[in-house]
Amino acid sequence: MIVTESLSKRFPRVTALDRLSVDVGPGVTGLVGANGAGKSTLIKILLGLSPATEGRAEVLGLDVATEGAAIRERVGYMPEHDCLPPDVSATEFVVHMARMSGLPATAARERTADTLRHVGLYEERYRPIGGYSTGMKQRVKLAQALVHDPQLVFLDEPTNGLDPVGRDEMLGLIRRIHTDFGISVLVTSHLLGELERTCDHVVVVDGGKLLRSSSTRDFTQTTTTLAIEVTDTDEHPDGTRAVREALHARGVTVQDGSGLPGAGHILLLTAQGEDTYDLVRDVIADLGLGLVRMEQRRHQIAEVFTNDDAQRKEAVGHGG
Ligand SMILES: Nc1ncnc2c1ncn2[C@@H]1O[C@H](COP(=O)(O)OP(=O)(O)OP(=O)(O)O)[C@@H](O)[C@H]1O
Repeated sequence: MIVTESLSKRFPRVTALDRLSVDVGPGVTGLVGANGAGKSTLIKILLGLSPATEGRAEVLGLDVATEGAAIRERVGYMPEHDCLPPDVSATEFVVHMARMSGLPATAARERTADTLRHVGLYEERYRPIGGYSTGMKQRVKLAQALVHDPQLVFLDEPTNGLDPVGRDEMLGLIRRIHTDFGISVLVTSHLLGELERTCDHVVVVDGGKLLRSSSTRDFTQTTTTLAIEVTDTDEHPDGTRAVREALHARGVTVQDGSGLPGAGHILLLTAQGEDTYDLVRDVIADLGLGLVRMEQRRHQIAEVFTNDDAQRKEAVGHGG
C-alpha cells in the first residue's frame, strides 16, 4: 500500500523526516510517535502535497513526486486540525467534498447519506457544523475522508480532543472502516495503547526516524521476563517473600510486582533459558509452596519507547 525509501524532509531549522524506509501493507496500520515526530509531515508527502527533500515514496503503486493527483483520487484524508466551515450542515459539506472528488450529484448525495449514517451522524446531518461537539466534528472529518470510497485513508490524530468514551467509539469506527468496507487505514496517534487495540500493524517514529515497524502481535509478544505467583502456607505465611529470598540466595535477582496494579504477590525475574524455569520450580517445591502461575510477561507497545530511551542513555553512558 505504502512504500518509502530513505525519505527525508528538512525544514530550515528541523529535520522532520530522516531517511525513513518503511513498507505498509493492507489492513489497519498505526503510525505512532510523540508530538513533532514527523507523522503529519509523512502524510502530506504521501498525499503529494509536500515534496520530500530526498528519497522516494509510492502509495498504491503511484509515485508521490509525480502522481499526487491520482493518489488523492484513491486516498481519503482526515486532517488533524479543525478545518470545517461552521455555517453549513454536515450533509452540505460532505456532498461538496464528494463533488470535489468527482462524484456526480446524485451519487454524491447517496454516498453522503450512507457515510454519515456509518459514522453515526445521520440524525444531526442537517444542523450547522458550528453547533457540533468535538466528537461530531471529528466524525464529519472522517465522513469526508470516506465519501468517495477510497482504497486507503489517512487519519491524522482522529481521537484528538475526545473523551474516553468518544475515543473508544472513534477507534471502533476506524476498525470497521476496514472490516466492513475493505478500506485500508493509516492512523496516527501519540497514544500507544489505543493503537495496540485497533491496528494490525504498528510503525513507530521518533525524531523523524523509524524506530520499529512490525505486526501488533509481535509488539506484544512474550518477553524474557517471568512472572511467578505462589500460595502461602502455615510454615511460610508470606510465600512470595520466601521465594524471593530463596532465589536471591541462589544469585537470582527478583523484583516484586508491587508497582503493578493488583500484582503485589507477583515476582518478576529475567529468564536465562530453561535453567531458570527448573530453578524456580525446585525452589518452590523445596519450600512446599503451591505454584499459582509461572508465565512470560507480554510486551506493551509503550515499552518500545522506554527500551529505546534506556538504550540511548546506556549508549551515552558508555560514550562518556
Ligand atoms: N512547514 C513547516 N515548517 C517548518 N517546520 C515544520 C513544518 N511542518 C512541520 N515542521 C516541524 O517538523 C517536525 C515534525 O512535525 P509534524 O507535524 O510532522 O509532527 P507530528 O508527528 O505530526 O506531530 P503533531 O502531532 O504535533 O503534529 C516538527 O518539529 C515541526 O515543528
